[in-house]
Amino acid sequence: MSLIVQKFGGTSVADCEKIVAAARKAIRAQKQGHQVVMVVSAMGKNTDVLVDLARQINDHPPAREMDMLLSTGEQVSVALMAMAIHSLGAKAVSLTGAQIGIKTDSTHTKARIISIETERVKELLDAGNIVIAAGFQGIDENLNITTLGRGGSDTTAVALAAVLDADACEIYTDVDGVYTTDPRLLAEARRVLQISYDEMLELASLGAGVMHSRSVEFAKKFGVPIHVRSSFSDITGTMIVDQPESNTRPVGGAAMTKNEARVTIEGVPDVPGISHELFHSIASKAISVDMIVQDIGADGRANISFTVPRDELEQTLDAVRSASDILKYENVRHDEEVSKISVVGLGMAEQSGVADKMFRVLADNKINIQMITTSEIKISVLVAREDAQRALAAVHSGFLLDVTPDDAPESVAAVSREREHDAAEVVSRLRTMEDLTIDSIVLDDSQSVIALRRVPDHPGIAARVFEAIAAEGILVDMIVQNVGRGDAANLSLTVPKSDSEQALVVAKRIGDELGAEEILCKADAAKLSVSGIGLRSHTGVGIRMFRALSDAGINVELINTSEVMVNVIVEGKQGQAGLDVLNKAFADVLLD
Ligand SMILES: Nc1ncnc2c1ncn2[C@@H]1O[C@H](COP(=O)(O)OP(=O)(O)O)[C@@H](O)[C@H]1O
Ligand SMILES: N[C@@H](CC(=O)OP(=O)(O)O)C(=O)O
Repeated sequence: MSLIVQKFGGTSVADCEKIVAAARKAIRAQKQGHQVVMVVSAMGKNTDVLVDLARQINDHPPAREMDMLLSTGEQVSVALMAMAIHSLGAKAVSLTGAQIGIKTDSTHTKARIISIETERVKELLDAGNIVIAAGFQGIDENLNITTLGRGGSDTTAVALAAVLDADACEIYTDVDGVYTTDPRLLAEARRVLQISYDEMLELASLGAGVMHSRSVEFAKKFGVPIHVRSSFSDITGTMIVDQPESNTRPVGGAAMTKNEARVTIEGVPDVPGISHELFHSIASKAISVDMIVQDIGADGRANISFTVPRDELEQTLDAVRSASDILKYENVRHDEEVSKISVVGLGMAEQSGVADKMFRVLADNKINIQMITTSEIKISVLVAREDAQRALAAVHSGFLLDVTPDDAPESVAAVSREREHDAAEVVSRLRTMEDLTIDSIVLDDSQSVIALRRVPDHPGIAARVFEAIAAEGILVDMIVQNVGRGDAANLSLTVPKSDSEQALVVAKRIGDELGAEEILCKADAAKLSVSGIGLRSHTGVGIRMFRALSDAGINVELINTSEVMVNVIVEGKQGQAGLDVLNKAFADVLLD
């Protein structure tokens, strides 16, 4: 008999009527011959209400007690859902995370799943029950209740689908699928019928609240197709699978992360170990750093910029200041009125011209770019918050996201999961389910770095530089823009070595026109990339990487990060040594 996991988010169980509607969906699926596991979130905004209650009592509530409190939201919903199903004449049993046996580590409020028992759920299903699981919670080895981080019910659902070897995992929500950007932010957003795990992972981490990013990591790792669909209608929604919507379009989605803060550390000694010290001191406060940019240094000093959630700025600045003896920086600046705009697309990896298109669109709309980071499948820019909405609209239409691609699927494909036939194998893999997995560590020594230093900062700089370089037919790989001293911009890019002389000529010409103070070429550069699943939720990856390189006396000259990859540029002659130390540093988590 086939098994379906159906997850209903807070908006889908916000009141009694909605609970009954969700109950009907589950009963219908059961009548169609499926075994049904429901995963349910707290009603409406109940979790926010609980967070607020805690803050009224204590400014810094102990994390353990916070979990004790927050888990009650889901407990209310599962009980009401079971009652609703009973009242409709079917059989149901509600279970908390602990009752199911969802074991987690003890990182309260952000716990990771270690293992899940399946016996009790299977027995209840076999006895004809709909099993209703409380989302977002588990239990640690000392029987403390834990929660998985905000939005974590999606992760419960996908993890249950993986361990129960479910045929489908349906995420019911208040939108009828995944859109090219948050439809609440942009009316032109278009629903897609299919999106790839990698794109969804980037979008979810960029704040596309429709999916919890950790749940997408799980789904990718275990090959669980996810169907995102509406609680309030019966139409099919969006499948999250391996393949993107279109193989011809470079960009599949856009996102805005509104409340960011930028920190720029000016004049840190350009020597090995500094990035490690910096991010180590921030990570020790459990702050998640997002865009990280370090550009080519001058006079033995470099500038490092990064973004953090706006409400974690103060703590971040404390961490940076407390490490001032080690970091020996000249100055720290910050700006808390910034937002990040990103475009994401699997097709970007194969097509050139995507970055300069984005910069051109922003320049035409007179939007100044403060920072740029790129990855294989994402370009992010930091802009003033007052420009963010316009910037999102501009890139959305600039990349034709409102228009259905010609090669898009015409209907939602029924994707079946690659079945695990060996139950013991699934269970054994569970033990390492949330572990970091590194797919590859790669050395690319075919690139040179071109840097334009201290370009007077105004809209259109990046567009001018990239258009000029693209016009020569030169492919740009990594792009990094950092905030220089006195608000000048520092722009670095990597190009194939064979094109570096030509790129330098172009950069000099444009640099002169733009008033850049200096134009440099580091002809012999090496790019080291670590890629895998779970990089963002494992903040230690960057730190492990920076530490390994610094221990080997290798200086990091450029940094660029994304959800699935961390890239650094080091001196060409140190590339092989860098690769060797990274292979050693990640040996325990590197896939064969
Ligand atoms: N790209 C996107 N596609 C669809 N919805 C999105 C996207 N980005 C953000 N969202 C938002 O996510 C919301 C659904 O997430 P959420 O409110 O957490 O639902 P639930 O309570 O069901 O978990 C939608 O209402 C929508 O505004
Ligand atoms: N109730 C939790 C967990 C969750 O996933 O909720 P939702 O499915 O409504 O995003 C939260 O608000 O974070």
